[in-house]
This record gives sequence, C-alpha cells and structure tokens, in this order.
Amino acid sequence: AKYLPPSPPKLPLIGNLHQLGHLPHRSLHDMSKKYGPIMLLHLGNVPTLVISSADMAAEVLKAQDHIFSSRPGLKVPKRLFYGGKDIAFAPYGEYWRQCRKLAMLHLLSSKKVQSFRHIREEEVSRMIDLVSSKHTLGPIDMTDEFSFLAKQTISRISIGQHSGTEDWYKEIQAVMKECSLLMGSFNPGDYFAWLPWLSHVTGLERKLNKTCEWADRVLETIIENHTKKLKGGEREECFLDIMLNFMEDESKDIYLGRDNIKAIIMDTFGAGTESTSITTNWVMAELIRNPKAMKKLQEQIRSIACSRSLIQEEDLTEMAYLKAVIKEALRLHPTGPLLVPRELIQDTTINDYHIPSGALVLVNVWAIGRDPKIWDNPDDFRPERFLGSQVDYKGQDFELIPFGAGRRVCPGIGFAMPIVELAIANLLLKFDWSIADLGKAEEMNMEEVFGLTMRKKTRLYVVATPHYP
Ligand code: HEM
Repeated sequence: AKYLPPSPPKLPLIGNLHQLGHLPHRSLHDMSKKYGPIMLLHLGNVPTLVISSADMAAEVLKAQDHIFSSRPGLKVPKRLFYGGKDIAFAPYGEYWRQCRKLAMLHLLSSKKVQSFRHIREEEVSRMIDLVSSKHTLGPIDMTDEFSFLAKQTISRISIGQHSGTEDWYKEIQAVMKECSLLMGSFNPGDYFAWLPWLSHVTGLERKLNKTCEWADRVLETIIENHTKKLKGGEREECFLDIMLNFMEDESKDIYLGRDNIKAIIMDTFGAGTESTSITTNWVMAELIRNPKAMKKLQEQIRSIACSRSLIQEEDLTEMAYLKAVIKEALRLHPTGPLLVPRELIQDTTINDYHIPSGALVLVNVWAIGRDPKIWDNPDDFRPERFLGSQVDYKGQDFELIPFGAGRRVCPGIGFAMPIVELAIANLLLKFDWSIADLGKAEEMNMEEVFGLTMRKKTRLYVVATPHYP
C-alpha cells in the first residue's frame, strides 16, 4: 500500500494534539465525519491510528488482532505498575499471557465469580440499608454510594475481608484515588520523544515519584499482614493470598515476585473499581432522566421479586429489560470511550492504507455507539432497541464494544456486571427515585469528564422514597 490513511492538517511539532480538546472522543468523532472511519493523526511525534466504525474495529480487534494487541509504554502506567508488570499495560507477550491466565483462573472465571456471590449480596444489601437510613435527610449522593460499593466489593475479593474503616484500608483508597488522577492526566512527554525533560517541568515527575512511593508503602503493609496471617495458618483465600502462595515458586508456570503481585493488585483496583462504579452511575442517571424506562423496569423487577424483600442473583437472569437498559447506557456512555490504547507491532495494510509499525491505536467506541448508520436516533435512550436483539457487549458484536474485543478484551465483564445488575435491581425494588428539582429530570446534566474512564461531570444527587409493596 502506498498511501497513509487520511489525516486532518497538522501543526509543526505538536501535530494534531491541539485538536483533541477536553473531550477527545467527541473531537475525534467530529473529525471522523470529515476524514472517515480510519484516520492517521500525529500526537506530537507519535503516529496515531483512530478507528471510528464497527467494520474498521472488527478489522483491528478481530481480523488483525494479533498485531494490534500490544500496549504503548506510556510513562504513568509504566511507573505505577512497576514497569509494566500488571495485565492491562503489559506489552503483548508471554508475561502478559500468563498473568491474564492467572487472573482468569483465580479471580475472574465464572466459577470464581459465582463463589463471590455472598460478598456482592452483602455489599448491595449494606448499600440499601445506608440509603434507607439517609433518605429522610434529603437528596443522597449516589455517585458516592456506587463508588463505595465497587471499592468494597472488589477489595474484599482481591485483598480480603475488612470492615472498610481500618487505617490501611482508608489509605489504600486514598492512594488509589491519587493513582487514578495520575492515570487520567496527560503527559506531554509521551508524545514528544525529544523532550524527555518535559515531565520535570510540568511537575509530573515529582508527583509520580511521591505517589509510587506511597502506593508501594501501602501495598507492602498489606502484603506483610497477609504473609503473617498465612504463616499463622489463617486462610482467607482472597486473590492476594493465592498469589502469595505462588510467590517465588519456580515450579509454577509463572514466576511471581513481590513487584509483580503489587502491580496485579493495583490493576484489579485500577481497572475494576472506577469502571464498575462509573457504569452503575450512568445507568442510574439515564433511568432517572427517562421516567418511562424507569417505570417499566421497576414494574418488571417488582413483579419478579413478588413479596421477597431483596432481589437475589438468580432473579437477574429473568430481567431482560434490565439487561437492555444496561446495554443502552453502555452504548451511550462507554466507560472507556477510546478503549485502552493499543500499539501496532508490525507494518500492515487496512483498506489499502499503509499503517506503520509502532502506531498508537485508539478505537472510538463512543463514536461507534452513536453511529447513525447502525443506530436509529442514536442520541436517544431507548433500551427497547435491545429487546429481542442478539447484540451483546462481550466482544463479538462490533457495534457494541464497551469492553473492547479480541485478545485484550476486558477479562472482568462477568465479574463487573452482576455487581451493576444487582445494585440497580435492588435500588429500584426498594425505592422510587427523583431529582430534587422535580419535573427537571429530563434536563439532568449529562456532561462528561474525559479520562482513562469517562465519568459524569456532576454528581448524582437524588431523592429516594421507600416503596412499600
Ligand atoms: C463495567 C465495568 C468495566 C468496564 C466498562 C471495563 C472496560 C474495559 C475496557 C474498555 C478495557 C480495554 C479493552 C481493550 O483494550 O480492548 C478493559 C481492560 C481490562 N479490564 Fe475492564 N472493565 C470493567 C470492569 C473490570 C473489572 C471489574 C476488572 C477486574 C477486576 C477489569 C479488569 C480489566 C483488565 C485486567 C483489563 C486489561 C486486559 C488486557 O490488557 O489484557 N475490568 N476493561
């Protein structure tokens, strides 16, 4: 192939960086309307392939997935995850394959996910109690509740039982928040290879050092506590304990040292908690903004619950409309609007265009979710479009890929979705919901903030009224 994919005009040195704006998924969507579903941008001096249609996504994430499955060595994740020793940012290769297998087997498989059922049910029931106790005091910050739910559930499963009030627990939450802010920040040094000192000037280097040292201290304390307990014969069998049993055991397929374990634990927090809570928050926001969908879903949930006081996980399989509502929210608000960046590992050709090895690859899932060639009235929230449709989000249907697809598809889908479903089902069973300013639900602020995960700009302050059957 002779030609490179179409590119918008670029400036010297910075290339197209200045055109990304605060909401890059939206700016790139606008550009793709003019330049097409496959574009080559230059972010600083990094050639960046931007994919904006379901067909092109299938090309990159299915037909040629084997060469599009690496990750770029971005500075912040590389440092936070001990030089790429986690799963999400590890370059494509044997280490990544073994770590992913380990996490699948001991944390994310459907058998494992089922075994954590009591933890999800306890944590959701705790959230319901909290809402019950707070509802008379005025609007409740549900963004906070969803965040607490995801953090509690995931940290209990990955690092063991705790009450959520211990000092080390508060500290790990604080340090993870700092890490997530850093992950969402833009590091110009990644795009200007000839200016490595740039991160010193912007203060990023200092912040990164401080946060890495802090995170390491907290993780060391947790590992020490678990090692002592394991030596004393106490067994919790959380994911961390399982990894500690593997540690430095050379007879196992995978060699896990301390840094590897710390990086993988960071990953379960980093990849798992915000994505889950942000998704739940978008689902709830859309339901409150769309009272008809809310009413229809409540009726279904309440009829399935009959006189039982809480929805249990086996009830969820019958809830077709709940699943449609969640798909519709993920279509409009994919938590990773550009997935996690990929890196192409050899020269290739797509649609007769030459794509150079080393290109950074962004798949604009947000744009695909709003493509009028695929979706009628794409900006409307209409869960009905998924009723009776086979389209699912597991990475086979390229029009709906909020978890990505191919070798790097999110391995946490089956882990995250029961949390989201169980939380929404029980909140809708037990309460009626409105916003403080009645009648203004349709005008709710749905602005986004872009980061590695895309959250709602304003918090979800809502009024809960208990429902008595
Ligand atoms: C609703 C919640 C979630 C969403 C929307 C989500 C979304 C994503 C996306 C878009 C990717 C990148 C996929 C790609 O590059 O093609 C990803 C990767 C990943 N996710 Fe999730 N995720 C969620 C929950 C979780 C949970 C709960 C866990 C684990 C506890 C998890 C673990 C991971 C890991 C380890 C990766 C990296 C996979 C790799 O690079 O091989 N995710 N996720």
